[in-house]
Amino acid sequence: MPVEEFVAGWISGALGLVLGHPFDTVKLLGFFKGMSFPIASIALVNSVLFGVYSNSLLALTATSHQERRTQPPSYTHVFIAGCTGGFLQAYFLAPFDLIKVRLQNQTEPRGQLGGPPPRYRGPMHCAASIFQKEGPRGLFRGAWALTLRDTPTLGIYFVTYEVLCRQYTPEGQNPSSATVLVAGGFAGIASWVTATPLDVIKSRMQMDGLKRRAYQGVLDCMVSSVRQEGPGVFFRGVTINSARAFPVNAVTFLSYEYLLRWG
Ligand SMILES: C[N+](C)(C)CCCC[C@H](N)C(=O)O
Repeated sequence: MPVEEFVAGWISGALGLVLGHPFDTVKLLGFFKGMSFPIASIALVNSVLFGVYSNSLLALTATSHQERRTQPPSYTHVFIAGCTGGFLQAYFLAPFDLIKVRLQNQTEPRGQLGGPPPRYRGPMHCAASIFQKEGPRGLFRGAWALTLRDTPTLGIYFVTYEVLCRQYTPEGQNPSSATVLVAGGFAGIASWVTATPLDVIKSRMQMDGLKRRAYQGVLDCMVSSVRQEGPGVFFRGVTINSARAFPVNAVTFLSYEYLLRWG
């Protein structure tokens, strides 16, 4: 199995993340809170995404990354491979994403004199205490919503990227850096806009049960969120998600493409 896609995915995901982290945290408080942990985790998750995507395309079309410029795969194949990558990366992402959401939502000032100690002292402590209080399955809270969020939207991600690249690249040539940046940026936006409704639900599922259990499952969470807050709830954060998505994914795709061309 070709492994360079996994390696390129690993590095490019980390680079994209450094750029996106301030956007990711500005929704909440504390700008650079917990930067090292997401870098390590997104590198792993992005490597699974790009590695599985590329190897699925290889299985579907019998072409390697290099051959795909001269024999471009159909968009259906791109979509299926993207969904497969999205589905598998969701399981790697789930515990990391849960810890991120729990830590970012913890806005009490750290270690204030006289104040109550924070529930989680950092990513490791957060993981250990979820494991202790909620069991190993607790680390996968919200994983189902995350899978539903990521499977189709990562199909959309790679299709958008391919459509835009092909639009602006003469046949048989590699896309220019500018094209890769723009196509990657819009792929990120398209994917995040369509993922936002389930992103809202996913985060609620991940925070559920800390005080008391509010939702029975994904559907119940959707229904009661809409009832209480109206359909606008599904677009909460869509602007900040898109603003973050453009630079993160422009850099992710640019570094991915270049690492593979040099490799
Ligand atoms: C599918 N969904 C839109 C949720 C994620 C897209 C992942 C792409 C990139 N790692 C990023 O964080 O933007």
